[in-house]
Amino acid sequence: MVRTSNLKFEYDKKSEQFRFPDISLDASQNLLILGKSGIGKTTLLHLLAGLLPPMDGSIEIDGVPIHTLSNRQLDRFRGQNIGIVFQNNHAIQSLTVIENLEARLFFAQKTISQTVIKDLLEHLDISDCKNKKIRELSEGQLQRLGIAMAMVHHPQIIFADEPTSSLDDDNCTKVMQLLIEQAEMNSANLIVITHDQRIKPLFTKTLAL
Ligand SMILES: Nc1ncnc2c1ncn2[C@@H]1O[C@H](COP(=O)(O)OP(=O)(O)OP(=O)(O)O)[C@@H](O)[C@H]1O
Repeated sequence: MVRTSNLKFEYDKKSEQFRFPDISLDASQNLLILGKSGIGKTTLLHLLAGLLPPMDGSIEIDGVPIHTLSNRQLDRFRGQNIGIVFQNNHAIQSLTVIENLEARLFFAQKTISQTVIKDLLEHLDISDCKNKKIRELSEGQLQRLGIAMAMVHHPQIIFADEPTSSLDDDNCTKVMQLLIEQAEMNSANLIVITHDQRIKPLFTKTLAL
């Protein structure tokens, strides 16, 4: 469940002030946020994920008003409840795939059984890579690992920042199907920001900035 109200933000006094439309998502609902380059999509995602503090307004995730949390509380909340599929790979290069997932769980202070991790890797078609170092992965495998890292701790809400912009039509469909399926399996909200119009038909709820 995600609710925002009267969200405002500015990077500094000299830069423009962003005012974002209110968002209201019930449990398991997905949202596509569209808008031209520079309009503030990533900024909004960073506010919703608790990576930036709003200047004004409120953000509630599963009943928790995250705009009121201290940095320490926010770190803990984010680690446990939020998953982000980043545009670039955020895995630790010196670790293997499985070690990266275990590190993610350690930071989330969550214990997930080896069987569940195995199922996730199989579902994302990267179980053959589980003992490989990050530099040994192909681009496609890295992308699927990015999805696994965002999902492994069973977050309440999953954000994806331009997950398909550099993909051809086939891979665009595959990646979006994986994201939507995984969000459904976790009963999580999925919020995708993009300027890729190809994925619009996959969402019933959209927000144009
Ligand atoms: N750290 C920052 N400090 C100051 N200004 C910033 C910062 N990050 C982004 N901006 C500015 O805020 C505006 C919105 O940026 P943002 O990245 O949110 O847009 P976007 O819609 O996601 O763009 P794109 O589709 O190109 O990724 C831009 O004008 C950008 O230059």
